[in-house]
Amino acid sequence: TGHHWGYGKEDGPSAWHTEYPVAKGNRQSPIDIIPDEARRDSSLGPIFLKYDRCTSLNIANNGHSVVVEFNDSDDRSVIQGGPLDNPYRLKQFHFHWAEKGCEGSEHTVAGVGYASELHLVHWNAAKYKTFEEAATAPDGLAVLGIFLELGDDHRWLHMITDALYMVKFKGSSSDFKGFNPKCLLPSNLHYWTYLGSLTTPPLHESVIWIVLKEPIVVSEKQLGMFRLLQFSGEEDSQRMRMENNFRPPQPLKERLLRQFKQ
Ligand SMILES: NS(=O)(=O)c1ccc(C(=O)N2CCN(Cc3ccccc3)C2)cc1
Ligand SMILES: [Zn+2]
Repeated sequence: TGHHWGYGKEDGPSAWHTEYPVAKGNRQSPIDIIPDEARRDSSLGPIFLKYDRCTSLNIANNGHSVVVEFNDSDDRSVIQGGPLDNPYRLKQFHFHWAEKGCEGSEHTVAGVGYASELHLVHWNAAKYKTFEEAATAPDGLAVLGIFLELGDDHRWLHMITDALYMVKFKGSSSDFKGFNPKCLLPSNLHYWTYLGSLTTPPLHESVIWIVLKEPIVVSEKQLGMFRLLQFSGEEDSQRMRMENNFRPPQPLKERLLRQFKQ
């Protein structure tokens, strides 16, 4: 029942346009970021992440990624500044990754991918009544993208990887209170920004993308834990390891890529 898109040969990114024609639209994401082509813009200031009073609720496997959801009933945790006209509320964060030894980020930088990419999804509650409504509006969402590169263990990522066993199968979820994603931010918030879309169906062209230049460092062991997850449900006959859940870069078309700080 419902739409059955995925990341496989038959139902993957190259097939999404049949059910979601906007896949061939003019502001699709991700893109290949070419730093030399990113324009500085004096009207672009720093971004501010006000996550101190954030309330994480649960961690879940939605069959496409692992998602941590937040209480978004008020402006307790928001992103503001930068290209945004008002605060956007934190709704959830999730990751994209590949199979061992491959690049699993969605955005690439001068043609080079990172091991993984973290997306912190925020919505424009000042203008729209619900996340679903905002997700279909051109200025409805703001997604903060953070690259993950391989190196030493990340000192706080274990709080997430230790919980993955509870959400191994599609449709599973578990309480996940007291997690503040501030611990997943790099030391500086210099960024690229452009107008784009959701990188998964329904691919709505509703996202103001803010991609941080500085990656965070995680270990191969930690990233490998994500591959214990399954795309498939507990009852499904064939096991499908959750990996390669990334969309490749899409045409920039007539868009302007801007940056804050060299
Ligand atoms: N990879 S990404 O950061 O671009 C991203 C992907 C998915 C989502 C997300 O939460 N949803 C996409 C829309 N869907 C719900 C929905 C809303 C309106 C209409 C139909 C369905 C949930 C957010 C960000
Ligand atoms: Zn994403």
